[in-house]
Amino acid sequence: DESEDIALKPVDLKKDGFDVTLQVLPSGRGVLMEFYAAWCPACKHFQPHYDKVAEYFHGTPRPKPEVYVARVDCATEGALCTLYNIGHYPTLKFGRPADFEVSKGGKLEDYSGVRAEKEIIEWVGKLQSTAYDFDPNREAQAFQQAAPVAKKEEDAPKLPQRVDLNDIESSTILSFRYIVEMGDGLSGLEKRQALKDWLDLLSRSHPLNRCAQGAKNALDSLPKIWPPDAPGASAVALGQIKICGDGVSLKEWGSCRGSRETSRGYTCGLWLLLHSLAARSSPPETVGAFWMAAVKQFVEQFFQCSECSQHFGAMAAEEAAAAVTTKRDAVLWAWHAHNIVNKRVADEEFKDHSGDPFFPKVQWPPPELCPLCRAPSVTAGATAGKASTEAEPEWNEDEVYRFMVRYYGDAGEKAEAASVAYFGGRKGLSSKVDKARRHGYTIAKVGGIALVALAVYVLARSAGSGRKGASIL
Ligand SMILES: Cc1cc2nc3c(=O)[nH]c(=O)nc-3n(C[C@H](O)[C@H](O)[C@H](O)COP(=O)(O)OP(=O)(O)OC[C@H]3O[C@@H](n4cnc5c(N)ncnc54)[C@H](O)[C@@H]3O)c2cc1C
Repeated sequence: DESEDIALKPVDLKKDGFDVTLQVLPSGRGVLMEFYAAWCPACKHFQPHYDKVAEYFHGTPRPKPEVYVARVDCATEGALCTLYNIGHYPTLKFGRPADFEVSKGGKLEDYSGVRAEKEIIEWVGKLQSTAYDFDPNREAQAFQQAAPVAKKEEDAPKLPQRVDLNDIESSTILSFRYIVEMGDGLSGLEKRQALKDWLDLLSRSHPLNRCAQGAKNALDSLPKIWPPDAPGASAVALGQIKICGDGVSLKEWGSCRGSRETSRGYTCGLWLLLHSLAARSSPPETVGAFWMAAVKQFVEQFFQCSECSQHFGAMAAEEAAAAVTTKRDAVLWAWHAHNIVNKRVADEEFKDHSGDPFFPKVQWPPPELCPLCRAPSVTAGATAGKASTEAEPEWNEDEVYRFMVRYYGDAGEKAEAASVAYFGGRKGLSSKVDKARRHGYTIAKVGGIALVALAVYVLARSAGSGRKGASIL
């Protein structure tokens, strides 16, 4: 029964997050908005029809991401409904995201036809200059045949409240497997250094003890498996290493599970791993440079999506990345870089309809997860020198940092305090890492430069292209 499939339904918007949600949509996307009231009987009658409209545009197997279907409950969101002059319920309005900025002169189209899905879809089609041939029987059949993974209410995506450790483990195992599978490609000093630093980072900051221990074992045996003067690694010996311990195998994806077999998965888990490593690193004053150098090398040398690695490499080569010194720098840099990727991928997915309709790319964290992270009026100091683009909400970075540490850092098994003080007690840092760290120190003395560089970066990199992560597996 499709009506159980809540993920396909209209998106519920509240005042908190309304503007941001529309701002991060691609500017050419059409937005169909229902203003209703939960108590209103006419609205209740209309609801199944409006759900069908949402299914038609959001749903599998033929999602039409050019239209975003949402709604506002005027019973609780009175201010929004006043802003849009809603005189009766349900009211349907349509426009581009910018048209919803009525205070800036935005104008919306009003629907005055029959309250039935076919007519509404045709009306939207006229406004979009697209002939949508809605056939209720065919759509119903298509939904059944497509049998999306998330079908029942209990399977529908929910916003996880903290990072999914199983997904982190699976992506750790996969990332190591992909390294081993490079075979003869696993040669040269740069790759050896990248592998050494990556294992080092995992051993210190991985949220699961068994993966941290597996990485430590691999690191200790590296001189035998890949002596510094040998041209390459012994793939056979590397392949025998169990990075997360014996008997641990890949699990089904949890929070990284897509609505289709081919979407999400590994790249999603890899992001979770990178964020967790940043949020669990120590000591906080200096570890950022190590995280940055190790992650940069890992992505350049071992992340086999060439465009992803290229884009990431370009971001990591910017001044803002060189300024990463502390744990806070690393956590915020990773968060910000990920949001830049989210924006780029959202634009791509909009163009080629390739996204997972259940998981549209958003500027993260959404207000539902962290209401304080988005500041309607941020204090001057918090965003000094930071550019604000249309796609980038105003952030309160202190709150974002707190949230990131809670979401990614506190979920692990190993308490942060127990992790070895990296730069305090141990020698043997790679020259690259050492260099990055020294550089980080230098830059850190010049207060504020990091934020300015970040602003320049945002402006310079607001456009680009890349391959979909989903196709990497
Ligand atoms: C290093 C790297 C670079 C990539 N570069 C590209 C590229 O150039 N082009 C391309 O098409 N694909 C790229 N990808 C893949 C792409 O980013 C997604 O991983 C993929 O599209 C799957 O998306 P998803 O919906 O699972 O969410 P993902 O973007 O993978 O995010 C996974 C989870 O992380 C959380 N999250 C989202 N945003 C943030 C944030 N800002 N900070 C912290 N947590 C967040 C959310 O819980 C989300 O579900 C890259 C992946 C990685 C790991």
